[in-house]
Parts: sequence; structure tokens; C-alpha cells
Amino acid sequence: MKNDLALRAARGEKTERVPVWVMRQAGRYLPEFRETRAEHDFFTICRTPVLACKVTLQPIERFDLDAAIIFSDILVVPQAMGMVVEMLPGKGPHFPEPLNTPDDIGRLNKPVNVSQELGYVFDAITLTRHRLEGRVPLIGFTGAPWTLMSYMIEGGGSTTMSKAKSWLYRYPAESHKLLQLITDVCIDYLVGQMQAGAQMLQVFESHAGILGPGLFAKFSLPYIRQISRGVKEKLSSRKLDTVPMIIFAKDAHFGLEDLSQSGYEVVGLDWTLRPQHARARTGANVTLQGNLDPCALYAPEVELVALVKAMLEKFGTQRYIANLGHGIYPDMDPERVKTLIDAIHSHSEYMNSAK
Ligand SMILES: O=C(O)CCc1c2[nH]c(c1CC(=O)O)Cc1[nH]c(c(CC(=O)O)c1CCC(=O)O)Cc1[nH]c(c(CC(=O)O)c1CCC(=O)O)Cc1[nH]c(c(CCC(=O)O)c1CC(=O)O)C2
Repeated sequence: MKNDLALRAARGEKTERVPVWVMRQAGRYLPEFRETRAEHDFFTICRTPVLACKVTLQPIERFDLDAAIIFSDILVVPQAMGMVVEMLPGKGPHFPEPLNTPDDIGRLNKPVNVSQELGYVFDAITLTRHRLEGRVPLIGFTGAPWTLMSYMIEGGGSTTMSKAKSWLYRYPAESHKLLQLITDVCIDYLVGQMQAGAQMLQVFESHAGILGPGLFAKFSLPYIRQISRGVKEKLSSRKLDTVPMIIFAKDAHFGLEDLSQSGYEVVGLDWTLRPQHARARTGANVTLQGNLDPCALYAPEVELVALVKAMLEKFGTQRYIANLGHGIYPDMDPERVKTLIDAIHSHSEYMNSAK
């Protein structure tokens, strides 16, 4: 491994500079991705290991990033469970037949043969590990159960998630049943990704905030915990070393203490949290990841550098992986991403040398 900074930061080991990667670092803001995307539809890229590998490596070739993340999407899990998901240009994900009532749970594949349904992701990971040749670690990922359940019921994006949330109030037992089915798939999926070569795993609970503290405690956190425990148990029963895991529960400021004790080495933060408060609330035994407002990439270059320095001063240089507080947007300038990465590296080296 030529650059294991991100893994060392995740494990709480000393780092001479702060590692950085960017959520959605492979994607539409890069002209080379748009070229590939003009020739192939989104899920074809995900399902074709040479294409997924190619776009995963695009940002690594362009920037001095400290990790790669396999090109895929959280919605491949509902597909594996038997649901049809389309990616509509300009509109995003669309499920032509969402789950309308708990009876529809019967339509889902049970049990899911994860290596058969998602083997293409494992193949893409193995190929990408080879092509990376140890330059940087490769991150695998999954959506968390509540976020996936909300897409399966809403059938696409939603600002209120009122259909999915109505299940939690009207059909709590059936909601737990669905969340458990998704959790079982997520565990096998993450174990498979790790066996295929993923060196770190991120769980995206992107729709945590809309739940509020009460529903989060009942319908999100228990499954997030089950996933970290389940993955680690399966790996140790197969005599495999575990890899660091990252939990990113967006807008779940109310759950920060619980998340820091949920069995993940790293807690990802969105930009609405103050770094010093997050440190104080999570303690010394977890690594924090984040949390620059993605829209800071629209700022003039000098302003962006100032924001990066302020962020580093607040997080400190240890037990820290720099990232945006959510994914990069398609209209952002790749040059600003270079500025971001270089500023993180140079300012954190300066901070370490000044000690
Ligand atoms: O609009 C949204 O962000 C949510 C809907 C959406 C999803 N996939 C999608 C779209 C349409 C779109 O991006 O336009 C569809 C999607 N997924 C992705 C892309 C590529 C890109 O952003 O240009 C795209 C655009 C598809 C296209 O080319 O038309 C790839 C993707 N999804 C994801 C990731 C993992 C990551 O963020 O790093 C990654 C990138 C991996 C990499 O860099 O190699 C994960 C993902 N997908 C998704 C979500 C839920 C987000 C939410 O609901 O808040 C999440 C998790 C999250 O970002 O919090 C769902």
C-alpha cells in the first residue's frame, strides 16, 4: 500500500497529513465521466466491471486523493431485492412499482442471493483493486436500511418522505420486518465487498434527519448497529480481518453520541455540525469525517482555502478524514476540487510541522 493515510486515520493511528476523499468523487462534474456516460446508461456502467472500474479511477488519475470509492449506487440493493429502478435523466431515481402497502413486501426476493444479484459489484471491486496497484485504499458502500426503505416506498426522491414515514406510524411491525430484510442484505453485501477487496466500508443513512430523534432511535439506529456487528461477526467467523467502517447519517445531529458508539470506527458529519462540538460529543475513540459545505466549492479560490484552513484548525489533524459534508454537485468545477485537496494536504502538513 503506497498511501494508507485514510486507513491509518480510521484506525486512530498517527497521520503526517490529513487524508481526503470526496463523496461522489467519480461522477457528472468530471468531463471524462460525462464522456463515458454519453455512451452508456447509468446502471450499465454500474453493472459492467470494466466501466465501473474506469470511472472509479478517473478522479484518482486527476487528483491527489487519498481513497477511491467504487462507482455504484445505493439503489442497487432494492434492485437485488427484486425492485425495478430506473435513472431518469434530470429527475433521478424512479421506481415504477414502489411498495404501496405492507402486502407488497411479499413481492420482494427472499432470501436474496447476494453474490448472484450483486456479484457485478464484487467483480468491479476486485478489478479496481488490481488496477489501483496499492496507490490508495478502495472504499465500498451501501445505503442504510431506513434510507433504502424510504426510496422503496416513495418510489423516488421526496422532500417530506411522508409516504415512507406513514408506514413507521401506521405499520410499525411491518416496517421492522422490511428493515430487517434490507439489513440482512446489507450485511451480506458489505461482507462480499470486503472479500472482493474493499478496504473500508461506508454506510449511507442519507435520510436520517427527517426522522427526528424518536423515529431515528426506533427505526434507524438499531439497524445501523446490527450492520456493524453483523459484518464484524461474519468476518471473524470466516477468520478474516475486519476493515474500518464509516457511518454517515445525514442531518442526524440528535444522534451523534449514539452513532459514535454504534460500532463504527469513523463517523461522517454533514456541514450543519460544528467540528469542535462534534469532537466533544463523540470522544477520543472515533475518527471524524467531513464536513465542508459542498457549496463552498462555488466560492472564489482564496475563500475556499480559508474555509479549508478554518475546518482543519477546528478538527485538528489526527483522527480525521477530510471530506465534504455531502456529495459534490454536477455543476461544480473540477479545478476547485484540486484546490480543496491541495489545501487540505498543505495546511495539515504545516499544522503538524508547527507542533
Ligand atoms: O439527487 C440525489 O443526490 C439523490 C438521488 C440519487 C441517488 N442516486 C442517483 C441519484 C440522482 C442524482 O444524483 O442526480 C444517481 C447517481 N448515483 C451516482 C451518480 C454519479 C454522479 O453523482 O454523477 C448518479 C447520477 C446518475 C447519472 O449519471 O445520471 C453515483 C453514486 N451514488 C452514491 C455514491 C456514493 C458517494 O456518495 O460517494 C456514488 C458515487 C460513487 C463514486 O464516486 O464512485 C450514493 C447515493 N446514491 C443516492 C444516495 C441518496 C441521496 C439522497 O437521497 O439524499 C446516495 C447516498 C448519498 O449521496 O447520501 C441516490
